[in-house]
Amino acid sequence: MSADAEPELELVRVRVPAKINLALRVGPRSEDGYHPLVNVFQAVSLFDDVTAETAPGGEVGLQLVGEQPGVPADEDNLAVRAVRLLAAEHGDPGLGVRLTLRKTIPVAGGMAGGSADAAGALLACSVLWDLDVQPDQLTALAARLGADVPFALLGGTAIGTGRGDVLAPVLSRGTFHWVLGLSAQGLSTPRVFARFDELSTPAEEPLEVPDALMEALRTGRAEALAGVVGNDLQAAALDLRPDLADVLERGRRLGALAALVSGSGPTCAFLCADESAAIDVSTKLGREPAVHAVRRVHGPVEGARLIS
Ligand SMILES: C[C@](O)(CO)[C@H](O)COP(=O)(O)OP(=O)(O)OC[C@H]1O[C@@H](n2ccc(N)nc2=O)[C@H](O)[C@@H]1O
Ligand SMILES: Nc1ncnc2c1ncn2[C@@H]1O[C@H](COP(=O)(O)OP(=O)(O)OP(=O)(O)O)[C@@H](O)[C@H]1O
Repeated sequence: MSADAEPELELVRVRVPAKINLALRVGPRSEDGYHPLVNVFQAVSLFDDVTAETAPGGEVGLQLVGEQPGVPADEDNLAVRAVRLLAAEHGDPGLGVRLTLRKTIPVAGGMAGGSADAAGALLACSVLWDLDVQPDQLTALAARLGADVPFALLGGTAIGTGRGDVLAPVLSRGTFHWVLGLSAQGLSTPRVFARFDELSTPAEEPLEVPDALMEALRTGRAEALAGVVGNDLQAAALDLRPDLADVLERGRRLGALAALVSGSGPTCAFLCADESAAIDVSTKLGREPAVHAVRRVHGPVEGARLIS
């Protein structure tokens, strides 16, 4: 190694946000089993950390920090699948890594926690292994791992079309304050989409994002945004989990401007007028027996980023 060569990295840490869906319009199921979506994502300040450390030839190890019921600690973990895909497409089979996941995003909560870990693993290993891979190539790999994975890389506010993975950033001013009502039990995303199919006769008209939603994001007015958020999967999630209807209603009564299920649920997201309203709602909602835990977050925040 020459005197001025960069030393090889031995550890890379990446932080990745959860998402809320501000608008989720769902079309009829396609032949491939997926549904065409118009999906307005906002990244919020609830994060998983993914650490990647060098490991000897070809070995991919995974450690989960803290108890994480329901999260596979083997090859099924989306973060492990992500690094295998990255090595196969842009590296070589000899590349090894030891991954550590520190999760705070609820598991099977409708906030794209597994997708966040996959996005974090892609970014971390591309840096650790010093791969010549462009951001659009990482995004293409992300889309192969899951519909929500590309947005976890991008962050901010964005519209997803196709399966929800074809992204266009959206102009959004200011900061929105949210309270999240978490459930003790997760909901399976395929199950919620299947219930959506059973319950609905999806409209034939093209899926669109209301102009009023774009305008509310441009102006940063929470009151305006509250009138136009919506989730086509909400009825299916409530059908599977009727108790969530009470949680949404409690949040509205406590002063939230809007209450909706995030993505496929069961996490309930409450939009508040400002930070102090969010503190008030979260304190009171936390006392509700039906709510397992509350988190206070803001958005938009940036997507997957290196923190060391
Ligand atoms: C509900 C959302 O979280 C909203 O952001 C996403 O659409 C789901 O994203 P995701 O969990 O990353 O989805 P994937 O892992 O790609 O797919 C999981 C399952 O969700 C269903 N799925 C997902 C995306 C989509 N456009 N149509 C679907 O029907 C399919 O049953 C699929 O087998
Ligand atoms: N790294 C991971 N973290 C969490 N779950 C994982 C992970 N890898 C695989 N899984 C599996 O994926 C399932 C869904 O987990 P996840 O937390 O991503 O759900 P979600 O947030 O509802 O997803 P989305 O909002 O993208 O539909 C889990 O129940 C678990 O079996």
